[in-house]
Amino acid sequence: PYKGSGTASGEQLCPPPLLPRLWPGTPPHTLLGASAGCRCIRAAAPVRLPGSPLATLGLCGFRTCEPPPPLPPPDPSCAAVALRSLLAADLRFSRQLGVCAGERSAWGSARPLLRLLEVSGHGVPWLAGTLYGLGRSESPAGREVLLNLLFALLLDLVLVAVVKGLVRRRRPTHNKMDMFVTISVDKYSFPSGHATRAAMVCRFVLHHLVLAIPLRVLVVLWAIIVGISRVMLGRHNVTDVAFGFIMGYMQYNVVKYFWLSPLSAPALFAVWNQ
Ligand SMILES: CC(C)=CCC/C(C)=C/COP(=O)(O)O
Repeated sequence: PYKGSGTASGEQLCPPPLLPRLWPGTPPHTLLGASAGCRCIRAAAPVRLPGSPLATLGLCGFRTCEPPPPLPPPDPSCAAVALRSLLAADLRFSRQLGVCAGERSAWGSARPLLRLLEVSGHGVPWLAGTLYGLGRSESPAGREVLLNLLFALLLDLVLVAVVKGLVRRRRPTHNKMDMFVTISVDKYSFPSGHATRAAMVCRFVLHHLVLAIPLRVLVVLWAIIVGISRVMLGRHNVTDVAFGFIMGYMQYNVVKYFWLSPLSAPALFAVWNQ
């Protein structure tokens, strides 16, 4: 490879010099054979073509290759601008709603109550309660429901961990990381695991437990309040909770689709019934 003439800054390795210009009058930098980013910086003396009084053969004496100019920044699309505005509004609004983020916050005195709600939607009590119920249950129908609830809770933990690990959205800066039993991905906030669990458990309970209307209303209210309390505690932004509700709602469809029963999973139930 040929190193350029050394006269221009930002030189790079260049193709060989002395590339011919085949017709008269062509500016030196458009010499035949010029490659992208390279230009002739000094033409050699023209050589008259034998047999033709007018035509000359242009030769390039020195070529230089300059780094290509930087690409202009990509045009922000409408969707990107809308997403950025939504996220900015989300951060602002969530900060305003984080009225129990600390003891000294505007509604700091309500923080202990909201932390109790936090425990009510946490994975540990739900898993422990379901396992305890499974151990105590004597009816096959009850065991089937509890086994599926266990499957639903484990599925929820896995899916939330996967999405949190992929999205890696940090928790709001005003959040105090004093949560009850967390795993590594719980440093991320999207989606809210409490919201997914609350929405999924709410649908599960409404479908599989025979409850009086006031109790059914209470279950729905509990799920909604658990979600709202995540923002008030400063644990999450509004979009984390909104997406969590949607995700939890859809997770129940997966549980329903793969419902475990003595027919669909005979081996599992045979082991259990021994
Ligand atoms: C350790 C176990 C079994 C569950 C973790 C539950 C937990 C801490 C979820 C995080 O919820 P948010 O995303 O709503 O803060």
